[in-house]
Amino acid sequence: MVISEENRIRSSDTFEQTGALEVENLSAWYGKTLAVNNVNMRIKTGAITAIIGPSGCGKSTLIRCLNRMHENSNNGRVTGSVKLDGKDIYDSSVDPVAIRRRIGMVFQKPTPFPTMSIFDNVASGIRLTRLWSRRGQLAEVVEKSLRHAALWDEVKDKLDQSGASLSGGQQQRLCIARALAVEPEIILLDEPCSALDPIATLKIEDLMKILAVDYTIVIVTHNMQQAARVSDMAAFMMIDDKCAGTLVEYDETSKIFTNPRDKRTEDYITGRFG
Ligand SMILES: Nc1ncnc2c1ncn2[C@@H]1O[C@H](COP(=O)(O)OP(=O)(O)OP(=O)(O)O)[C@@H](O)[C@H]1O
Repeated sequence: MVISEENRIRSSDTFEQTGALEVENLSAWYGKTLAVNNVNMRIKTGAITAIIGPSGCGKSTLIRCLNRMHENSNNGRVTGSVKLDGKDIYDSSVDPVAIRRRIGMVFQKPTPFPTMSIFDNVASGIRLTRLWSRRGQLAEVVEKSLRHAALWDEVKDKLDQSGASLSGGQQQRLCIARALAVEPEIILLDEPCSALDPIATLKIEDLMKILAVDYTIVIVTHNMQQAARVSDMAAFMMIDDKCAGTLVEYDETSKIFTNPRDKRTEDYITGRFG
């Protein structure tokens, strides 16, 4: 683990810590547009779960519902529940900021804070919590997070340089280090490799497998080979006649790719549509 249990940053809620997510009857809208339609799935602790499907089928919206990011979208609305270790993250007593600390997110385009140094990019989330005051302790967490994101060796001699000075792949690993620094239990990755070249992509995929030892990971990807290479579980979504956001099939990745139950999954996997 990156940080010792004593230093673990906790919300005021008394969640058990296992990192399983139970998605029940989840629907999400942008104004009147239904983007996720009554999804039910159980995201397993310690697994890498891939969400796949054609463009516009609701993958990003679904993943953004898993840590209450969707409600920040323009006219974003959610019904149903997402239970983290048995407690609904949409319960009115739950602080969304605390949830986003426990369920971190990395976006499609690397988003380092451009005016901040590499060090400060990683330290930013920890500073916000105000739980870290001693610089030595902070430096230790920054180093551990960068090591865990497989970036330390490449940046250890230039921690005071801007995060924007790094390559795209390094910036994405910096964003992963920033997410890890506040010690989440679950990491959501929304097409983290779509802006990266194949070598940087493979590095992120290797990193995901390492991180899966300690974290539950959910990844949205357009790349079927990537889903097949990295994930344990796969969820196939599509747009049906009425609306986007239908979860067609959710199963072990090997099953989805070799013996899907639903003809629509098979058609998509074999490239017959989408
Ligand atoms: N900010 C928004 N305002 C209104 N509608 C939106 C917004 N973002 C997405 N949508 C709509 O919601 C639906 C689902 O979009 P979403 O981005 O979740 O799909 P996706 O599967 O992630 O697509 P892609 O693979 O192209 O990124 C689409 O119909 C899309 O047009």
